[in-house]
Amino acid sequence: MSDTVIKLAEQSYLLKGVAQPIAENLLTEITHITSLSPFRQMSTKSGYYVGAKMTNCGDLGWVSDHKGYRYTAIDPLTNMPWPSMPGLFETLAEKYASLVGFHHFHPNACLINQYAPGIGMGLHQDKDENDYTQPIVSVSLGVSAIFQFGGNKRNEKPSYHLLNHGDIVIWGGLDRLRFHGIQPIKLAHHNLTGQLRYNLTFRDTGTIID
Ligand SMILES: O=C(O)CCC(=O)C(=O)O
Ligand SMILES: [Fe+2]
Repeated sequence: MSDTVIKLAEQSYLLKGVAQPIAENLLTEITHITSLSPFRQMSTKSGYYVGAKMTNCGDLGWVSDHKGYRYTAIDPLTNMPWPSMPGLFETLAEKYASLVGFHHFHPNACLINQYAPGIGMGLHQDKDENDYTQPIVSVSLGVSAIFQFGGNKRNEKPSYHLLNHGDIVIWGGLDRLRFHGIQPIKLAHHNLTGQLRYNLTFRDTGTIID
């Protein structure tokens, strides 16, 4: 495997810069998706706001509100189905999942996060899915961020990794429920996204009846 792949744990990988060649096309797709299902601030059960602005594409979208976290087939903001997942997104996620050994990954959900300066995401597990046999594929675009990658328990000390434009992190199998987070984004400028960072998180939710 080439030196662009950094192993973070037994079944966790950081692929440096691999999405860079198609990054402009990915950002164009995000613009199209958000023309249909705009970025919005989601609230939590406890009444706080989720820091990153979010939207989704694919058959299911991750949402948070006063009822908690879940996946829905309908965007609660538009009352329409989420925009379909662009072929470019699906191909990218499947290609790199397969490269690191996850050969049967077919994401049905893509959460799109938008981070402004000062916004991060606290340490958490991705566990709102009904199937943990499939990996998480996470693509970074725009302004850089520091990714915290912890263990399967919250109190395990995380390691820290710089995520730049075009980097992809993939974790699954034994590592599927590892805690992870994003430190607040520093004020910086990227020529394609200005002060913003975007992240695409691809998941296979398993069967969810919404
Ligand atoms: O923005 C990132 O790189 C991570 C996002 C994430 O962990 C999530 O949306 O669950
Ligand atoms: Fe996550």
